[in-house]
Amino acid sequence: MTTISDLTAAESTSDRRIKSFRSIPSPDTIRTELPLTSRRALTVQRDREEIADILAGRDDRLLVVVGPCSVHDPIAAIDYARRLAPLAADHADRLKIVMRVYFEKPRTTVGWKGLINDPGMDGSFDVERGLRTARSLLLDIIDLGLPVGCEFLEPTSPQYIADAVAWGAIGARTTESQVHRQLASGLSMPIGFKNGTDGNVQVAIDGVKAAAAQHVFFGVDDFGHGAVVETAGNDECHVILRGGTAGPNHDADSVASAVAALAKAGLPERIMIDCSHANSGKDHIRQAEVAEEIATAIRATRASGTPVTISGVMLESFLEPGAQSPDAESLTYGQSVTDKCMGWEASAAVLATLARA
Ligand SMILES: O=C[C@H](O)[C@H](O)COP(=O)(O)O
Ligand SMILES: C=C(OP(=O)(O)O)C(=O)O
Repeated sequence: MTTISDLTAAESTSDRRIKSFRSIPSPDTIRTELPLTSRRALTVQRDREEIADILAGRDDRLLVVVGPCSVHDPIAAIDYARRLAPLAADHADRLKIVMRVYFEKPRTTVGWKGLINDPGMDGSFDVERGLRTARSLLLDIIDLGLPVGCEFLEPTSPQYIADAVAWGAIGARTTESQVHRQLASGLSMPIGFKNGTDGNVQVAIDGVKAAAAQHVFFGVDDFGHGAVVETAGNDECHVILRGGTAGPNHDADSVASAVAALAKAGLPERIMIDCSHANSGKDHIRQAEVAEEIATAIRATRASGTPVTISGVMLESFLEPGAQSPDAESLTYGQSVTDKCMGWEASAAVLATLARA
């Protein structure tokens, strides 16, 4: 048993399990170094408004969030964006295409936590480099004419990048977290809440309701100082069906029951469907089939004259199909290091199918 004399004054009872603190530049410093500029800000704001219009039913295009499960190589991400941008322009009258640019990965237990946390993928955890790389990649992608979508995981990281983001997600593992709901209540863009990993959709609906309210919580200001944050509430949030441990939830019955639960909660009766994760059994080939099934469902709903409740689709897609281990000795260019993704050709075909729907 520890006695008082075992504790030195410096150790005391605090930080017994903290190995170090490393300072990083404030959000204001990084944003000043890599400015959004008013031209890009106008583009981001216009994209956010278009996305909010789709989610509210004021614009009948389909929102498509498509891109790699995670970004580990900014060169491959820009290569992907260069291919996606002309397709986004071609389909712009039917689809609003947003590139998935995910820098923060929530893990079931442990694993690589994304480019911001460990940009070298070698355990050096150079977060400062990660933040700069992430921000500069977002600016480059915006310059190609593509809106970007990110998952927000760390409660203070959005201050470094969120001004460049047109759509955001709260993931299945954090949808029930008060911290993430508070965060969403202060974010400036529409936010999708995933259903829980067990398939529970109500927690996502609760997330949407909680995020619409005003909150007061602990945070950090733009200069990196501890602060009490007061938010206005975000009424542009929605639910994302991603399946769960019991199986997929993109079928007509699951969609109808989610929409009924939204109506009961007094929320807009519109959802996004994630074709990946538990809706595809994490199988990238199945993902394309799920997208095809959704396209068929949308076509049938339109033909019947009833309102379309599927407003958005999410696809995990990269240059090469499948996935590889982040620990591989030599990494295959353009292939995911997290979940399996559809390759480029399959992705382009799925976008064409969705546009036809
Ligand atoms: O989308 C990515 C993964 O599904 C998520 O980060 C969980 O990954 P893991 O179960 O491999 O940790
Ligand atoms: C982690 C993700 O999904 P989910 O939260 O649904 O597991 C993701 O979309 O990258």
